[in-house]
Amino acid sequence: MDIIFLHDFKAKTLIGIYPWERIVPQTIQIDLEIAFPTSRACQSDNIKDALDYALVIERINNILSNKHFSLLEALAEHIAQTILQEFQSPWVKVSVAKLGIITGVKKLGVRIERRSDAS
Ligand SMILES: Nc1nc2c(c(=O)[nH]1)N=C([C@H](O)[C@@H](O)CO)CN2
Repeated sequence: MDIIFLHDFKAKTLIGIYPWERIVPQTIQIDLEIAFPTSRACQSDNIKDALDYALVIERINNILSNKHFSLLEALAEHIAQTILQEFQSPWVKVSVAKLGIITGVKKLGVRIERRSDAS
């Protein structure tokens, strides 16, 4: 099993449980590990055989622009399920963090791992 990873992806979105968090976009940091079952791309050198990480980033940006979650947990779950279903990955690890949201804490967040039902 090969892994596509994406670390320290920062983007703005509306997220949070407080009323102000429904109005003011916040920067979140996303880290992903996405399993990819075939290593065909390693031999073929063809993007058609790879999981195109540019498409993953485009899809996540689309989610962040169009959805508003209260909890980091719910955003992480939505990203995980999107990747499992739309990119045919059997396993994904998703971390989502807020930066400097609580005094004295540089970064806090959630990390989840999910498997597809098919795997
Ligand atoms: N487990 C969680 N706890 C909290 C969350 C969250 O998403 N998951 N969110 C908040 C607020 O929105 C926070 O960002 C501001 O203090 C609080 N706790």
